[in-house]
Amino acid sequence: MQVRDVRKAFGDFHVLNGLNLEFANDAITTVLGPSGTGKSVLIKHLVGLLEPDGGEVLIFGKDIWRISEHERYELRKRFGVLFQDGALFGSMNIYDNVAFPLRKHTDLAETEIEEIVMERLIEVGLEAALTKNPSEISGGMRKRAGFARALVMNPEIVLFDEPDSGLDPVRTSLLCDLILQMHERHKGTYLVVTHDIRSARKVSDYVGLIWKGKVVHYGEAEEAFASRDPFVRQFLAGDSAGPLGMD
Ligand SMILES: Nc1ncnc2c1ncn2[C@@H]1O[C@H](COP(=O)(O)OP(=O)(O)OP(=O)(O)O)[C@@H](O)[C@H]1O
Repeated sequence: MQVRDVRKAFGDFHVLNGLNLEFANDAITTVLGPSGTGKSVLIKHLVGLLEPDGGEVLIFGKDIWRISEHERYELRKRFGVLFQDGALFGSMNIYDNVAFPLRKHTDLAETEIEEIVMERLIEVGLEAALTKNPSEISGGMRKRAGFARALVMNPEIVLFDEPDSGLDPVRTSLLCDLILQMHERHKGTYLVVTHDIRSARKVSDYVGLIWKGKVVHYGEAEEAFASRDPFVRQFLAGDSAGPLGMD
């Protein structure tokens, strides 16, 4: 998975300004960046929800805007995405939410679907909540349900849009543990977009820093967290003093 010189503007407002990033296969990459810097816009490009004004989005080596809509649709099935609030269907219980992609995209029998769904729900610790509706469970549980649903098709790529938003530090830490466990068990290329430096420290193999629509640093997490570069240091230490300002 790679973005090459991707540019995107909304009207006169340039959000991505030649963004380059090649994600390491079978590793967890965290993308950090200030608010409004284009992290969610990047995710939307990777899943093919937004078309870049320039540059290429390569998934499994293919530019997703040089293939047919049908091929793009097929490609999306190999992605799992965990949106901020879990993006569950409010009218379906947790079991049906997790079963949804299998019912929609496969010909599996209900007994086979049940086996997979229950395995995923047990993995995320929600087997006791399967008959509940999303509104009846906590935000952390909704994220775990979203995670179970994101993994139900055995995706090769999993994208997390601020998985820690709205969670307290303990639940954030537990969710990070879960991300690590699931990655260990199922492998795959994971991208985690977050503001939370502690989460990044915990889960990342690689770290990318985005500022003003460009990648200003990319490398192994250990090296990034030990970096002497003033920008990287300010960013990863969350300091107010340094080259990064409010503008
Ligand atoms: N569809 C759109 N139309 C117009 N502007 C948009 C659209 N999508 C995003 N933007 C703008 O692009 C900028 C980047 O948005 P994005 O949501 O990617 O930021 P972010 O880095 O994810 O921020 P945060 O960390 O606060 O979620 C924002 O200023 C946003 O208002």
